[in-house]
Amino acid sequence: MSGADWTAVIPVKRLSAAKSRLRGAVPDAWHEALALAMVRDTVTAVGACEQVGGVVVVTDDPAAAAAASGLGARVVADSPAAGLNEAMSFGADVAVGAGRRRAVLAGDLPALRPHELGAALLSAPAGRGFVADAAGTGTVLLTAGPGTPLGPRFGPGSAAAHAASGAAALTGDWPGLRQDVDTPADLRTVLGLGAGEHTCALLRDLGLATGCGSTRVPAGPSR
Ligand SMILES: Nc1nc2c(ncn2[C@@H]2O[C@H](COP(=O)(O)OP(=O)(O)OP(=O)(O)O)[C@@H](O)[C@H]2O)c(=O)[nH]1
Ligand SMILES: C=C(OP(=O)(O)O)C(=O)O
Repeated sequence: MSGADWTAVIPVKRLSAAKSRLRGAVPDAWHEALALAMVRDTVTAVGACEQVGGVVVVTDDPAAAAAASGLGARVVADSPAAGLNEAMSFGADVAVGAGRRRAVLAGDLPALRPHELGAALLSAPAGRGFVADAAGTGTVLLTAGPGTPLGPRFGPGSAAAHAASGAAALTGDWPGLRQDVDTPADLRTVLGLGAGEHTCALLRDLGLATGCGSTRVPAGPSR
């Protein structure tokens, strides 16, 4: 099916607690701003996808909520405040409703291109589908068709867990979609792919990148 018949759901943790593995990539005072910039770029790209008719952001963070609203997303509270999978299920199955086509993405995909998400959604099955991250072990996108509960299994080894739970692996040449940012090394990769404007501008302002194709992000612990 084509058309904007998907509703995207993006969970965002409180920025003060988010992206702990990324700490050190930028001076500490800028860490939350970096996490927020990545959320802005993700929401912008998702909202620009032709297959997406609406974006719901699940968060208790006031700055992320304000930014998401400003970008046209609907914001719902992080309910039941019990972690990532619970926030995703609440957003997809309760706030949006299981009658719709739902696409759940992490909020740390600053190199995402709208056409990559569109291609992945066009290849999604009637039931559940997922896109593995660049490493092949994690998950960056989980989809559920009408009448199908989301059934998220995010966390370590989530790609295998989603496959074992019956979700179909969606494959394609989608480097921006697959590249989530957990570590400073991921951030360097994202800059090479071409980060969205907010992430790129912040790193440029900090003198860590001259453009999105060149980087001096300090090395940090790898995944
Ligand atoms: N609403 C909500 N979002 C979450 C929660 N945990 C993670 N997220 C979001 O889910 C996406 C992927 O999360 P992770 O990569 O595990 O991010 P993280 O927990 O911020 O990172 P680390 O501290 O490095 O583990 C990001 O957009 C996070 O903000 C949660 O408990 N509630
Ligand atoms: C939670 C996940 O991702 P991350 O490695 O970004 O924490 C996941 O891939 O299931």
